[in-house]
Amino acid sequence: MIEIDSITKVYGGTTVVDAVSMTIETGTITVIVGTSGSGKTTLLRMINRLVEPTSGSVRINGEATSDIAPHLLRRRIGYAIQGHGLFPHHSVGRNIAAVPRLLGWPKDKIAARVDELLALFGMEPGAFRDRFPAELSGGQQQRVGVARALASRPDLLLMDEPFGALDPIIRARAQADLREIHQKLGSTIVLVTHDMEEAIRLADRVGVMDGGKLVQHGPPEEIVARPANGFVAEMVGDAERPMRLLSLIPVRGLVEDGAAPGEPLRDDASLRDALSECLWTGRDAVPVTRDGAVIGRVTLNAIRTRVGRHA
Ligand SMILES: Nc1ncnc2c1ncn2[C@@H]1O[C@H](COP(=O)(O)OP(=O)(O)OP(=O)(O)O)[C@@H](O)[C@H]1O
Repeated sequence: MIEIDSITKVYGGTTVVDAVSMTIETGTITVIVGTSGSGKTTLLRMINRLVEPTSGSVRINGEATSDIAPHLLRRRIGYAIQGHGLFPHHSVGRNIAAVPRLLGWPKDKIAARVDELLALFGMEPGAFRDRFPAELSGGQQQRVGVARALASRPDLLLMDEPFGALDPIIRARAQADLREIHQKLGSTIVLVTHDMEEAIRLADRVGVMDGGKLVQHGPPEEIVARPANGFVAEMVGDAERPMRLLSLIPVRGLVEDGAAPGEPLRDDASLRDALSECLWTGRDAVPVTRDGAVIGRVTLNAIRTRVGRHA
């Protein structure tokens, strides 16, 4: 668990992070979202002491970061940034191995870890480990950047706009990969972005920053359904709210008894999928399956009522 307690950063009389407190549960993805200059990067960098807080504290599993030497702290915390920050003259393998080497891991353990991570990120180790960053696509460089940040199995991974340089299609893939890898590894991730869509898609908890303050912190559904103020509502995009909400709610919560015609949906599909299916095929209900067996249906009416509760 990470406990951020009233952390503040003042630069030359200007408070850029203003008494932010939040608790981050182990194994979750927290996304800090806000406009440019709202203090997101500064907040993130105070967690690994790349920036020293003016006041306030951070505890990781009960241990105050101020009690750990910054260089040791940064070996324990993975850090991935936009543009990947790969060493251009080092091979992919050597880039990924950077922190394990610093930690003095034995060579065979490092080699095994490099290959394991490449495979995890869908990059054939034999084909990629000896290449140089310039010989990779943008998406592959981004994956190597994240693999490097994960190499020493850090308890915590900090990511600053890791997908900022990717085009929208690769970006969606990269986000899906991150969620999958997170599920496999179970690491705690804090990610900074200015893109609310990305925040909603990735986060277990979203923290919204405005003018150095944390103005709302909660699950994506809560941010979308009950924005704390006009700024959050604007970031979420008022017009998009019903659809965003639907994309966050699985069909399984609205399944009712009864039959419906046509192709079924799995119970982990979203209500947005169910709505598209209804509108696209002109049906007013869709059958729902779990483990291959039909368990009921979800109706257009039920979806409408569910959205109406938040309208
Ligand atoms: N080293 C520094 N010295 C003085 N001011 C700084 C320093 N670093 C950041 N700032 C200021 O602090 C404010 C917050 O910066 P920060 O980088 O944390 O914002 P951000 O929300 O991450 O923005 P962006 O999305 O543009 O990266 C900005 O006004 C910035 O100019």
